[in-house]
Amino acid sequence: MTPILEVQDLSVSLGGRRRWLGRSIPPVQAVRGVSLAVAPGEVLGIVGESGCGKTTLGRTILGLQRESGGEILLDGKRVSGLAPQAARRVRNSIHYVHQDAGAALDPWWSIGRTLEEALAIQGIGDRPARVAEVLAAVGLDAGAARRYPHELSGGQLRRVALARILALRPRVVILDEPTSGLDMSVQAMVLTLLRDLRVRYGLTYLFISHDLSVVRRFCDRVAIMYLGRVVELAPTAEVFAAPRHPYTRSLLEAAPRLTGRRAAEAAPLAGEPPSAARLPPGCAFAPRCARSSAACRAEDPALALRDGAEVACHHPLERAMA
Ligand SMILES: Nc1ncnc2c1ncn2[C@@H]1O[C@H](COP(=O)(O)OP(=O)(O)OP(=O)(O)O)[C@@H](O)[C@H]1O
Repeated sequence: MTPILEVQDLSVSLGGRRRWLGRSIPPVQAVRGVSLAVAPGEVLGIVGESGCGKTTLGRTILGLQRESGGEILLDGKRVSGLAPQAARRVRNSIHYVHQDAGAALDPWWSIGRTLEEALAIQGIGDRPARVAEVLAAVGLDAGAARRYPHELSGGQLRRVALARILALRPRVVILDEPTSGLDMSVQAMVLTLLRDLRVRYGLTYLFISHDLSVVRRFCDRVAIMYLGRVVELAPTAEVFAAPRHPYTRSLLEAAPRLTGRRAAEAAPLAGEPPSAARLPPGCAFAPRCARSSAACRAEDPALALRDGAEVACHHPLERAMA
């Protein structure tokens, strides 16, 4: 089956401008040679510590950030390198839900006006009917159209953000930390809603999160990122039952609830990640990795399929050891 979304060897450099004192700042390699393929209807989780490049990857897929190398394909067609208008047409089927749903809404506009404006920008007609349909789809009553963002709760704002995207008839939705800052019950409600919408509208999700317990419940597959690279990519159950990359295992060990251990047994990740602007040679995880060898410090391993999981490691954990 042709993937709905494919990223091939994608790289993104950020910054690197001259400072006012004349000293140049090296660019940050925010995304380094990432390859992924997402099947229609799939939920692919993108997981990793803060600063590993999750948001930059999402923004680049959306066309908000220019790639420095590689390709992005939608339905098997290249979108990188297209003229802006043509790229926008192709990319109209991908939309992004920001983690701070409230901040993305104009405080002076009613919810109805916000939704109608989103449709007007895309030249979509029959706006009142579409607004009513999407408000109902996200579980808000029609009266919500007359309300303003400050009158809504965090959970309701997330629903409005989803309604705004749904109105545009997306096929792929990039959800950036969709449950962050919500308490457990609202979190569960948002996840249930996302599941329903996925089935009802035939959506495909790219689910960016560093909340492993949410990822475990919600995603079909998971890509683990470390300093701009995907270091492990596998079905969710496989990642949680038998992590192959030492970094994945460290992430899981830092969240003991997931492995059924007691909180006292949590093993926080040792050390800080190196600066993305000054990466060490070889594997960027090697300075923090108990299994690293001279090979790790010399050569950055490529992602390769091993025993049911893709892993970028010279010394991956055996399935039985994990
Ligand atoms: N505009 C920018 N200029 C220079 N560097 C940037 C810029 N935006 C992000 N970065 C750097 O790029 C790297 C990736 O950042 P990104 O925001 O994509 O990570 P993230 O995994 O989404 O983090 P978080 O979970 O905190 O949102 C980080 O090292 C960050 O400091």
